[in-house]
Amino acid sequence: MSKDQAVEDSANMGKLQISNAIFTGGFNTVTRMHLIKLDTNNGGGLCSDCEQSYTHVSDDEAEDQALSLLSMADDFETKDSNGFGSEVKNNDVKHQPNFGEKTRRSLTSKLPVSPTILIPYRLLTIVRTLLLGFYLTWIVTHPNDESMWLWRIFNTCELWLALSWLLEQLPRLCLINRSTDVSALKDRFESPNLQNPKGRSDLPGIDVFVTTADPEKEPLLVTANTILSILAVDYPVEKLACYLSDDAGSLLTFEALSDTANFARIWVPFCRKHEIEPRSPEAYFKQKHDFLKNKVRLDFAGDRSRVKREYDEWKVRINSLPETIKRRSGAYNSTKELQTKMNPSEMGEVSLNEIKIPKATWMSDGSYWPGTWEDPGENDHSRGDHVGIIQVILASSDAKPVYGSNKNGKNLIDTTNVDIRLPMLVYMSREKRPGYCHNKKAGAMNALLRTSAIMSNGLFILNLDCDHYIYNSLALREGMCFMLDKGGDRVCYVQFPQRYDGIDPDDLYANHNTLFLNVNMRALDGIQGPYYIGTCCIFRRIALYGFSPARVTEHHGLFGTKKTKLLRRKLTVSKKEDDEMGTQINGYTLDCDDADDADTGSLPLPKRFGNSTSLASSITVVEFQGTLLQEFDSKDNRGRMTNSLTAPQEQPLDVATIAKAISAISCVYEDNTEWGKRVGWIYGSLTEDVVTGYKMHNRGWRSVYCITKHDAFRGTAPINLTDRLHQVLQWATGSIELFFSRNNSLFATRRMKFLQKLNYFNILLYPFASFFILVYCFLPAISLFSRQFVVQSFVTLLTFNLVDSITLYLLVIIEIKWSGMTIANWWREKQVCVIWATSSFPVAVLQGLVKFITGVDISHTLTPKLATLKDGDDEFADLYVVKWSFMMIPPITIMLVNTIAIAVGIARALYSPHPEWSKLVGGVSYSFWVLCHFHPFAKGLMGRRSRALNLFYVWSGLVSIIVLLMGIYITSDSRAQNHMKFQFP
Ligand SMILES: O=c1ccn([C@@H]2O[C@H](COP(=O)(O)OP(=O)(O)O[C@H]3O[C@H](CO)[C@@H](O)[C@H](O)[C@H]3O)[C@@H](O)[C@H]2O)c(=O)[nH]1
Ligand SMILES: [Mn+2]
Repeated sequence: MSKDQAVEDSANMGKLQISNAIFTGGFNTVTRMHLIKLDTNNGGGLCSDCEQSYTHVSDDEAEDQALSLLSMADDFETKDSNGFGSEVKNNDVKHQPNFGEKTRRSLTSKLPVSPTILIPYRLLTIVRTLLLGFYLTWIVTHPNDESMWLWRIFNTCELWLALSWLLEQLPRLCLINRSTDVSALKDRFESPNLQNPKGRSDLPGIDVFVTTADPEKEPLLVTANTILSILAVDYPVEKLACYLSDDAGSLLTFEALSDTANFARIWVPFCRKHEIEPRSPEAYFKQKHDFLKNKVRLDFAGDRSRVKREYDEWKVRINSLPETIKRRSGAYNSTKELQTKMNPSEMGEVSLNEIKIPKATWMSDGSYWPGTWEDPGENDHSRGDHVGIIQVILASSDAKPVYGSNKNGKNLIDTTNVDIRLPMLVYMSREKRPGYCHNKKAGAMNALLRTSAIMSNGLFILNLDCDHYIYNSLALREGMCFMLDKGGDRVCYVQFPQRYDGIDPDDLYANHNTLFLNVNMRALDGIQGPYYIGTCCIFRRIALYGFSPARVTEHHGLFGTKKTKLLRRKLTVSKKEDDEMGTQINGYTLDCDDADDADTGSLPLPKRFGNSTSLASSITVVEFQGTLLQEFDSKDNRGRMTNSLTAPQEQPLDVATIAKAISAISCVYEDNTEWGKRVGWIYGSLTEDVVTGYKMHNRGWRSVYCITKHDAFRGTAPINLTDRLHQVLQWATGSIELFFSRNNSLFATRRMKFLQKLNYFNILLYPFASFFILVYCFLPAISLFSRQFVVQSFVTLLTFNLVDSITLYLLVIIEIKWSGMTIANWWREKQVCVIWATSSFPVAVLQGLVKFITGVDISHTLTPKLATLKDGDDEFADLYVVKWSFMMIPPITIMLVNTIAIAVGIARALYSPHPEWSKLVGGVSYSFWVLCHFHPFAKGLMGRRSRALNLFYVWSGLVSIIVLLMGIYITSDSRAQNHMKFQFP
């Protein structure tokens, strides 16, 4: 096909056709477009469909309508859009904000915590700090001559525990409460006014990123439900784009997604019509309460049951997809084989038996799937080696609502007066090649960042893991309140708490993380903001590009004050000298004052898209009625072009745009450009999330924590012990790696607030410091066996502990008052803190050291996800599944050693003529206290006995004996060592 023809074809192609085309390509790979002969009724690839059509298989890709788009992309020039952004720029005199009474309302409010809570809380903190101070000075100045070793170890542990408590406590003193006003947001951005008579939404564009990595470990149904909840979210349809990144490059995920888009045509209007919550069908239909409550429309019950039936059918289709594809591919492959054997001329001299036909995976229209094939032996079709793939499954829509029609043969439910448009939906699988590190989730996120920059360029980005769905359809609006409010332009991200469905009522392994999510994260909000925890987070795009926050300067009149003039001059300078960035429009300036930022400000694209006329690097931020419209233009002198893009709805989504996008989604591309060093998600750590957030705080941004009455998002969590241990291990290994990594920026803090910095140190240091907890757990047993006491006086220890516990519990009671945590949550967190410290954390430290010394990478394992919750008795059957892990050895050892120590201590005291009761009581109560912390662990192990359990006991038995002997040897002072006779009673 000639180039001219291709261009002509593409010119004729409307949006509809774009969504029927799969684009493939990569860094040095030819860009191709394959038109799918799509039968919408059989979008999911039904069997009947393939059985009818497999005889028409084309011989090779030459017959496909594949176009080489490479040359076209070369010709492609960014047209100056007449969109929103430029309009504002040219006519900014006319568009002076004209906020009425309504629009002046604040979008968020920061409520101080009531003094009746805050004052006693602060006082108690001071009291406990003093108390700990006195106690520590007492134990330090009163050495226990009887057992110097025990005393020293005990001192160190107590010192650390006190310090770590203090570090955790400090941020909690700056508590604040936040709330949002979604109706004020609507008034300001979506109600008719002079400039906007139709009340067209002025809300900014949001791109939603969902990552998947494995259609088997991450069930398709879970991912599909996440997508449905996004498509049905309450946000202007034309401003929303949803991208699914598939790191498996699997046809399963691809077909599941297009089938999801088909079901969305029923589901989304239904949600809008009856204001359904939550908008994930699985979660919605599982709700136990009376679904008719608060529903006013008469046709609700009928609509619900019709949609439910349709959902169940769709579910069956999704669940049978693996089988469908397997059968289809089998049929195609055997036809292909037959054809080859019938035409031996093509094969030359090769004998028939030697011909090897690849076991390809076939799409429903009878062509090869460009991604991963089931037979992993094929080059260019395995997980780590395939082209990049993009398909726009649903094209972006116009700003005008499209209303549905009456119920009829085609329409499942009556949708008159219901907007039936769907947001843009894109399937994406980045190019992967052997020898290039794909950087796991961080790599996927960055590929999404680049793809979306070209295709929709939403000002904001929501990041969701595939198993986290939108639980409250107003969530995006709540996030926008923070971003668009006064001062919001210093906010780099809005983090929402990570909540879960389907956790056992006892929350045995503290999956709810209440202490972290309801107390610590909220406390940080009072300083510079919460951590980014990897999911449920809305970002400001420019913050991800490595810019510093805008320095907002008031606009004083039109041609105004000196201040404005000063900024104007700066603008002129930056246009001339490309090493300085910063420009100013409408009284707002975006200042990128350091070299680091200036370097990363551009979104690099391959050279072939560049043109070498412009020199200055500049970023323009235009403010319009509180909405930021950004425009990236020009390029720097290194030939990397930045995008010239405007607001999402103005972006033409045509063949050339997608062709441009596809070359930037390769892991090869990453290795050859600046990406990964400074822009986007930070690579090279298992906790890329915390580091990514850290970098932003370091540049002076603040983040915001958004806890709402109804959870904004919900996900699934590992509910069995082994999975949970592995998850914690992964998190801890990430922290350790960070400390050892050569180019970590942890020590080069610039604009971060001191308390915030201290806090990052605390959490990242935690796995190391947990060593003290591990030691602490062995102390009482050693003490009991050696008949030595940790401190000089039992009475002082007991007295201190009593007073200390009282202050601690008072503090906790106040915390419970403001955080929504319960006493059970708190106690569970205390317990698992000790369990992690003795299991996952030491292993993480070991792994980190191994990596530091040998350079061997630690593999990221996907956290297992439950397919769907089962009803009835076996809902939590998974809770007691125990898989062996060597992380379990230390906790088991601690439990055994302490149990034996208690028994031996008691027996010995009973038979001894001079029982030292205070030592016994001290040792036993301290031992028992340790044991209490391991209760959830023991329960997790004993719940369902399995053969693996016996193995534990043998192992831990052996280890306990060794630990005991060593402990006794170390702790026995010189007197005891002289006559090493330990007699058991
Ligand atoms: O090569 C990969 C590996 C993972 N993922 C995706 O990353 C997400 C998180 O992975 P998961 O195995 O579910 O990790 P969790 O332990 O559940 O994740 C928590 O901890 C991670 C590390 O701190 C964060 O990145 C996550 O967002 C946070 O939910 C999932 O959507 C995966 O599909 C990819 O896209 N590509
Ligand atoms: Mn997860």
